[in-house]
Amino acid sequence: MSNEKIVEIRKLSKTIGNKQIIKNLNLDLHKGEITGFLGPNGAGKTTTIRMMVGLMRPTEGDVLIGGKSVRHDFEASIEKVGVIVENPEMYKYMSGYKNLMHFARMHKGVTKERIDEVIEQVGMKNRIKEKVGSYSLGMRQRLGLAQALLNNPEFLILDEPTNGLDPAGIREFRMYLRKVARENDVAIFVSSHLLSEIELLCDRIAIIQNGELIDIKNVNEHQKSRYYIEAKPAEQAKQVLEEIGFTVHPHEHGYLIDTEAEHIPGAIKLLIAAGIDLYVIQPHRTTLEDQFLEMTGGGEIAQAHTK
Ligand SMILES: Nc1ncnc2c1ncn2[C@@H]1O[C@H](COP(=O)(O)OP(=O)(O)OP(=O)(O)O)[C@@H](O)[C@H]1O
Repeated sequence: MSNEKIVEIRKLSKTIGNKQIIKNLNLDLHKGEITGFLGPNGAGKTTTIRMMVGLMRPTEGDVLIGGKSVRHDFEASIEKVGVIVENPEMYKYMSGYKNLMHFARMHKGVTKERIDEVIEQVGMKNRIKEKVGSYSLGMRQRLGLAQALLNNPEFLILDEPTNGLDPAGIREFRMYLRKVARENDVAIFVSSHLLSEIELLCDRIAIIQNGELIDIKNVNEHQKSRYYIEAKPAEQAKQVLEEIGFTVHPHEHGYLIDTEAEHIPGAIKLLIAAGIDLYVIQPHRTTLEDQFLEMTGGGEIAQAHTK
């Protein structure tokens, strides 16, 4: 994995009528890395992706792919991009192989060897001669992936790729995506409104809300150390904890603090010295979901979860 920067989204904005749909979006994508683009319905994911592939003109800003501007040098910028839309269009009455042959004709220089290579890569060798109509949704998604890989892209975009897949299907798809990111050294950008899904698929997550990028985080970063404390009088406990530099978040009947285990004994001593009664102090596992709810204020992603 080279980690080379392949996509640069720079100050991207879109206004339609008097509504600013995308607000000054900045984001880099690197080869070999899967970045999730997470946000509730209507947050602006599709609009951003449409601008990234030249289907919509930005009001301001630009996207550079391999250093080439989508606005000013479209043909060159799009050359190394593979796109998979929600439900890839396939000819159901033709075999998977014939479908790939058909799509291969749309690109310059895709050889028969390349077709065999992508079939191998997405694990479709045994079923590729069968009609697409007989494939499961998961297999169709993998065929879509194979199709997007035909022209050796350096950057792959997937818009809500796992819509309709069951958890096992999502897991399987993730395995192939990771393999592709690693083996082909491509940057992959996956949009979704489902946190649980994005968390399973991606190395990094960019979170969009109301057209604004509100956070970018590495997926394993969320396992930071947190403690839950219940003490009385609560307000006074909070003061003591803040005085020694902790950031204190109200939670259930007490507070959460972000800290490492080694700082806990010191905090307990200070609380007790201040005459505070300590009822509970315990490690608190934060999930990415907790953090997301904290950041977005809750409602919208919970709604997305039940969709
Ligand atoms: N052509 C348009 N005219 C006016 N408003 C639009 C247009 N296209 C999109 N919007 C608005 O822009 C916002 C972002 O839409 P977008 O489709 O990009 O969101 P999304 O994050 O992809 O959501 P979803 O997952 O529902 O597709 C929405 O409020 C939508 O109503």
